Amino acid sequence: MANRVTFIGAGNMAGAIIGGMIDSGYSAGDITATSPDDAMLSPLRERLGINTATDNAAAVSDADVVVLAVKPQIMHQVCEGLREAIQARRPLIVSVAAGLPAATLERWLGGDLPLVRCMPNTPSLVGAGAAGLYANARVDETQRKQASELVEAVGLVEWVDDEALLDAVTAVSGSAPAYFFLMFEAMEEAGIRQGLPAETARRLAMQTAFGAAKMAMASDKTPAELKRNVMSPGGTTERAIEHLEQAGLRNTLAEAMDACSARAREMAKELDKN
Ligand SMILES: NC(=O)C1=CN([C@@H]2O[C@H](COP(=O)(O)OP(=O)(O)OC[C@H]3O[C@@H](n4cnc5c(N)ncnc54)[C@H](OP(=O)(O)O)[C@@H]3O)[C@@H](O)[C@H]2O)C=CC1
Ligand SMILES: O=C(O)[C@@H]1CCC=N1
Repeated sequence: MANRVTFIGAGNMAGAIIGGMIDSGYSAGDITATSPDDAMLSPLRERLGINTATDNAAAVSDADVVVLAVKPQIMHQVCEGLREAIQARRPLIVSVAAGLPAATLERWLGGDLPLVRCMPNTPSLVGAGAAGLYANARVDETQRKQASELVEAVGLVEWVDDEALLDAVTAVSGSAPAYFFLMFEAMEEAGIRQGLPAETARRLAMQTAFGAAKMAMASDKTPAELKRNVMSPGGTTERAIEHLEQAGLRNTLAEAMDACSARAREMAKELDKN
């Protein structure tokens, strides 16, 4: 595993990955996270025991891997501030920013750098992340393994060899926890409407999603077959599924995922002007 990993940005995504890394046995002393605001850092320092810093450039000076985990809109400014220190150290760069192309990031950091783009998701926090990874041509086998090991510490890793596919990964897994959380909200609300206490409806909906995912992952059957196994002819599930199909759930989901990846491409164009 990589030795020293510095996270630039200590928000939702960095916090999720760091939490997962610690749970999987990664040494807290080898992890540093930065933020301009020490108030963001003190919980990570106190709860997880990692190193923290408010000076980005100083924090990368001994890093083997630098994870860029700030919002895409401020990435240019952050890279400008890091350029000199990164060029002096030449660590492996891992960016988790949605949309931002590897070539743009590499240019902002002064060029000629091994860079992995990663599209993770927040369930990394509980070791159940799902991430797509893409490596630029300067990443060697050892660095590829370093990136894999880092992200595998918090969940599933799938490499893609075409960078454009990361936008599809964003639609399928990066943004997708939110689709399921929306389902939980809606199912809880509907359960309450049918008379269940909120907590009961919430727990049942979540356990069912967990069970369905676990079962589908353990099974040789396709999701379509598993779905059919729940649908007794003339029964309750058939009625519910008919309703969802007629209401266009499948198409709505496809359109939402198209909008998601289109937004990633749009962000890349907007940000590449710098
Ligand atoms: N959230 C998610 O589910 C996913 C996010 N991503 C990507 O992860 C990246 C981060 O997103 P997310 O974690 O949600 O965003 P957050 O806003 O939660 O985290 C970003 C953090 O960066 C801090 N920050 C701002 N300026 C600097 C700076 N100059 N130096 C260091 N840190 C700084 C922010 O501090 P402050 O708040 O004080 O400004 C904030 O804590 C984005 O690029 C996003 O595309 C990818 C996959 C999933
Ligand atoms: O919403 C976003 O832009 C980020 C990227 C994927 C998930 N959250």
